[in-house]
Amino acid sequence: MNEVLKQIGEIGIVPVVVLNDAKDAEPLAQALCDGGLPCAEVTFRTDAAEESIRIMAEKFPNMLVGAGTVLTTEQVDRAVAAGAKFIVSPGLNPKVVKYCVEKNIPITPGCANPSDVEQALENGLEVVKFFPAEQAGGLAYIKAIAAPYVGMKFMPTGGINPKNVKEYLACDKIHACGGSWMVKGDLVKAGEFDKIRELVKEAVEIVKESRGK
Ligand SMILES: O=C(O)C(=O)C[C@H](O)[C@H](O)COP(=O)(O)O
Repeated sequence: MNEVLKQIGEIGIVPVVVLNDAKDAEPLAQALCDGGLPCAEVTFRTDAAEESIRIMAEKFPNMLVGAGTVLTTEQVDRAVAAGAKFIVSPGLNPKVVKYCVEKNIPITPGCANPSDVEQALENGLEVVKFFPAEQAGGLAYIKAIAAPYVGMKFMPTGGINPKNVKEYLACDKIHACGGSWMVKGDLVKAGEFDKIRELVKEAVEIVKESRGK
């Protein structure tokens, strides 16, 4: 497996970040690293995404900074030029997936049914996002969908929280979980980076408990 994806699996939780102002990128990355999750999926939902990725990648070179909500190959280029080490998308866009595979850029596209998973397999992917996880059927659905695709691992995202994340992480089909609960927009906006760091620490403890470490 690709080294970046391997590291994401070891970290266990990918904070999904929506930043409206790139000035928040540095203190947020600091809080994530200090709390023990040196990783972020910065979503291309806002204009500040590209600059935020650039700042995080420059100031925290050891951090796994990736781009989320990547819907076009042009966004892939912008994200990677800014320093993104991985790409995530809510769905499986064959054009975007092929583009990333050709360029050796780790991509984790969203899959919500067996046909999506088969497209991912055809492109040689070993990890896919499962989105929106809770709303689309949760862990029971992942276990059912994973059964025929023996080597495939899933990164559920959407509706994951400190309560249900344990059960996901304890399942051997789960590579890591994505979630925004520790980096909520209102906390970022209010500059509550200490609170974010504490929520991140709690998340790290949950990963350890779930994996029996
Ligand atoms: O924007 C994207 O590309 C997405 O994939 C959506 C996010 O992953 C989820 O919105 C996070 O879900 P929550 O943890 O429930 O907030």
